[in-house]
Amino acid sequence: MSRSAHPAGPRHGDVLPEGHYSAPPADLNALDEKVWARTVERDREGQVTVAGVGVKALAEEFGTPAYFLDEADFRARCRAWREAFGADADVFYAGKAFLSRAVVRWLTEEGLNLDVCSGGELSTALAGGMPAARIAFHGNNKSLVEIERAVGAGVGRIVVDSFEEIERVAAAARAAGVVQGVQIRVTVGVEAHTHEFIATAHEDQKFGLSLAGGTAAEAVRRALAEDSLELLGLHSHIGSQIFDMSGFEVSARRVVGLLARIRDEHGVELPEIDLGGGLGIAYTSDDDPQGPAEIAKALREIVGRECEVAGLAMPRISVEPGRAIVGPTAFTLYEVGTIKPLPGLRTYVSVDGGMSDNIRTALYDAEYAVALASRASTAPPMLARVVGKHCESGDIVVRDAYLPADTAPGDLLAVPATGAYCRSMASNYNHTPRPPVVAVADGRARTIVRRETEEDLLRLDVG
Ligand SMILES: Cc1ncc(COP(=O)(O)O)c(C=O)c1O
Ligand SMILES: N[C@@H](CCCC[NH3+])C(=O)O
Repeated sequence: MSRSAHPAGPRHGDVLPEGHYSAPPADLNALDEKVWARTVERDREGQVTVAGVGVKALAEEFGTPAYFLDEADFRARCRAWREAFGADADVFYAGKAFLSRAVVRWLTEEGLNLDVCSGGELSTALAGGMPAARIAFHGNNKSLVEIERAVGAGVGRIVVDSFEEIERVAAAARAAGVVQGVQIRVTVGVEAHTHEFIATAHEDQKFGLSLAGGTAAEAVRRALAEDSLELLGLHSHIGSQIFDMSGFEVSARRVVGLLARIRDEHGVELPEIDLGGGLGIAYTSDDDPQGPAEIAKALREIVGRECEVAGLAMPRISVEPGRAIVGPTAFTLYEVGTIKPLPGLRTYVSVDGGMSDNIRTALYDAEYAVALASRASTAPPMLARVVGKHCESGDIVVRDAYLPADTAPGDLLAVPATGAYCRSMASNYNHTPRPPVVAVADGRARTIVRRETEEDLLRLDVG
């Protein structure tokens, strides 16, 4: 729900900070297709289903909280990105959003490449069968062990992020007797319109080498001087959950500008540019993201135009969507435990998960929708806050939500668009075992990441 001012304001006697809440939706049972995975709908009894499987059966078989992922939707989004960018471009799925071996298999089958940013993600990528040549390795402080493993595995691209790393990757490649493909992560000086914690291309932050400050150009010089490195291109990632294409336009223009300067200074035309990920998705009905076709068209046009002006051949473009592929494909299912009406304020609805399975609300003030999922209801809307079971008052899943006033303990609530950065950022806070991820397709559900157990947690406790 947006917290922008809404003329209709709150109803049902709630006293609220002025201009803070949208009006309740006209139909609390409606599932806006913008925020729900494609096969999600209500059945005739009013229960939410995904790929034909009802949430009550899912909760019974897999427990709650749990993430349910619509596999057909995931694959369709992969295909849409692939088709939009075409054969002369590459789509690298950003594994940080959510990665498992099954996901890697789907990506491989659907013709996507993979961006990893840790040894753990690399292991999962390789275990899932992603050809190493289709992997790009990121990170602002890769360890020597990670670099050696990536080089040893034959990873196609290492995106170097510092002067030290140019030397480290060059040394690892020399030692392995290979020439390693690299790109240079460039800070293009764009202020992306998103939460400051997830903006990554303004000057004052840890990622990348500065275009304006000259360190990117110096990194190019150093990389070109290393015989064991093949400098393939430049990389820019401006941030995450971005709707406004203008940041990408500025970024593309500046990256192409640097390509031209490299040609002028070194006499080489680098063949690739990667414009990163960061495309926003709809968390609530108020969000209007662009589709991959529009994005591909816009990026191609900008890069094409800039290259023409600079007299450069069109480089191979790549992008790294994470959230835009997996985010909308999953919802988290919770069971309501307690209901606490605070007269004049709102009703606190406590569920059996919380900030351990979705830290995004606490960390970024993220907004989510929520629906009563185990049944439909004709009760009037009640202003609610969906909270978790952790020992923090900031343990909020959905800050402002309208739920039917008859929502009760035992009901199942579903929070959509939790496919990205929820399971991958989940924690064991309060010694909470992390929830499973269950893929649902064609009327069948199967666990792809199992639920942690208390035994799993105790296994690490060797004191
Ligand atoms: C280098 C890089 N590429 C891709 C992504 C994926 O971003 P998103 O999931 O917002 O598409 C990120 C995360 O922001 C990133 O740091
Ligand atoms: N984890 C963030 C985005 C940062 C992605 C990695 N650079 C989120 O949930 O929105």
